[in-house]
Amino acid sequence: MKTEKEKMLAGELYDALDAQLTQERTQARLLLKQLNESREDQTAERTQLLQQLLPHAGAGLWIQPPFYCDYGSNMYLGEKVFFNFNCVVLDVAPVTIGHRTLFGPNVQIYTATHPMDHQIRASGLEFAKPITIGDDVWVGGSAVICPGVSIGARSVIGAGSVVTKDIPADVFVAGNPCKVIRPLGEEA
Ligand SMILES: CC(=O)SCCNC(=O)CCNC(=O)[C@H](O)C(C)(C)COP(=O)(O)OP(=O)(O)OC[C@H]1O[C@@H](n2cnc3c(N)ncnc32)[C@H](O)[C@@H]1OP(=O)(O)O
Repeated sequence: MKTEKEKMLAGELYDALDAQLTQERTQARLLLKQLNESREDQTAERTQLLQQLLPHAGAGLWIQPPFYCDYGSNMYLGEKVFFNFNCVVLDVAPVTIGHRTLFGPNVQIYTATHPMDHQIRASGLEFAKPITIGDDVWVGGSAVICPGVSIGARSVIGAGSVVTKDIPADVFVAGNPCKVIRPLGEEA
């Protein structure tokens, strides 16, 4: 029989109040509290906290606190990823982010979702869909990336966008719901 964590990572309905999952979220929140209360000049402490919180992060990660996530262990980050102030990553399902991808302030990445049927929702069971963001993507401030979305390499997501569907590579997209505005080429 699958554990609740195995069901969660497989995208199946699971119980978020499961003891193991609650313990793992608590551990992440304790690390986040230390990170978010650290001073800008405590670089060694911040590096150590991020290594504990995000064991699958590439070199050169830069997170500007405050930062929030559910588990941290479900985030897979390439090299030189940047999160500006106040980003939220609900990494209930895996969140995979490519090299050199940049996030403006207040970006929110949600893999977590709930059943549309109110009776199933009332049971407390929930589920999640993975999110994948390619290399060299720039996500503007306050964008929301919805569950299950993939964003192709080098694309730019306008500030305040709500990304509800997959975005191809090499496009500028914006709006709510987010739509392709134009392809990106050789421009600066
Ligand atoms: C990593 C960090 O920390 S980043 C720091 C925080 N900074 C940001 O988040 C800035 C994000 N920047 C943006 O969102 C900008 O809109 C950009 C850079 C992506 C695009 O800017 P421009 O190239 O000037 O856009 P452009 O003029 O080509 O816009 C084309 C159309 O898209 C619209 N548009 C541009 N951005 C947006 C947006 N965020 N939401 C909705 N529509 C938009 C424009 O109004 C324009 O519409 P129109 O053709 O009807 O007039």
